Amino acid sequence: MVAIMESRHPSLVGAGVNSDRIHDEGTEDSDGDASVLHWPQPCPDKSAQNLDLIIKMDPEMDSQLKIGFIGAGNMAFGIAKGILSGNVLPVNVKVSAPSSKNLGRFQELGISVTHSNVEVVCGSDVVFVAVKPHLVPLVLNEISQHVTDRHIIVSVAAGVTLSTVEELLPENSVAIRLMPNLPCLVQEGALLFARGSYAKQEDGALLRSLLHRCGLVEEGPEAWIDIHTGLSGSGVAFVYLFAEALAEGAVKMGMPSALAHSIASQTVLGAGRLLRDSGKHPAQLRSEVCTPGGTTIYGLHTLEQGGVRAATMSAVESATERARELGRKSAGAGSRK
Ligand SMILES: NC(=O)C1=CN([C@@H]2O[C@H](COP(=O)(O)OP(=O)(O)OC[C@H]3O[C@@H](n4cnc5c(N)ncnc54)[C@H](O)[C@@H]3O)[C@@H](O)[C@H]2O)C=CC1
Ligand SMILES: O=C(O)[C@@H]1CCC=N1
Repeated sequence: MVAIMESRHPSLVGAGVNSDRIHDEGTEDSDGDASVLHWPQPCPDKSAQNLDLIIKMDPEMDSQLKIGFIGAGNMAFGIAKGILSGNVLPVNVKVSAPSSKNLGRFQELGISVTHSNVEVVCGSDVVFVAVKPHLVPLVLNEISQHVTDRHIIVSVAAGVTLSTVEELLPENSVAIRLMPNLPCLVQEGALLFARGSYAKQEDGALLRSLLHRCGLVEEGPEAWIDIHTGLSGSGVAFVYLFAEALAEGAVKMGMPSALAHSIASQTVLGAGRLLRDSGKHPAQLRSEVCTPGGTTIYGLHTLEQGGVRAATMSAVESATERARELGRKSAGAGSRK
């Protein structure tokens, strides 16, 4: 992989893509064609980058904002899709990854792509760091000298704390920690962010404005971000497991699989929308489904005997703890003091 990249595009090496970075390709493979990529550009003079305080304070001006993504994985794609359904123009978005495999789908949205993380930073006002948590220190070290007061750096990495991010960026950098989830792809995400020490309220407002088409966007204290990771970042996978099990129950009882899965997904969607739109407590809605002596209470009894409630609570707890553990690991990896 490294050899292919180096021989085809020697200028990428040392300009943002190097052998250290390529060791984790995420969901990408090594066969991508990099010939369509934008080449790394020199970083403009930092003094010339001081132009967008006004933009940061005016959410109506999203269309002028330059947005960058470092990492071209599932989460970056989900956020990018959500952002583009708002006021941001595809020509103002750029994404970087070491190889090309996942970049094609961004290009299909009109987004420009590169192998250079530095190029993304130099051309963006808001930069989403969307690589795996263990790579965040590596990436921040790489881009740090190009981060100016122009930038808002938004990390979406599970567990990685604001103090780790801030420690790896220049003093006074504006950092925000965001935990999104995959349904951003269909503008039904649940996103929680916490502002770093130098991120002002208007920076949060700007992020909110950018992300508002991704779904529900809330701000909270950083201590809630790991919990939100268990509840919602990972929680969507718990719901998928439940949907799968619902369908498999129906298959066991004799329904064709495709129909069972289609009905299971509509059941999850309908239950979710009613829960959200009615504002009712789930226990209230549950009781509205239960006829005394009817089918639902029999099924619920079986679920309770199986410990589904305790297992689900434990799943949120385990995922939260794991996020905290990832945070401790990245703090150790990123420590430069
Ligand atoms: N997938 C999900 O549902 C959610 C993921 N997250 C967080 O989002 C982050 C990304 O996760 P996914 O998108 O699922 O991962 P992914 O594996 O799909 O994508 C990671 C991307 O980073 C790229 N990459 C690897 N090294 C790089 C480097 N040195 N420079 C630039 N790009 C590099 C990979 O090529 C890949 O495109 C993680 O930190 C995760 O904790 C947060 C919430 C939900
Ligand atoms: O599993 C993970 O680590 C990421 C964070 C939340 C969802 N996916």
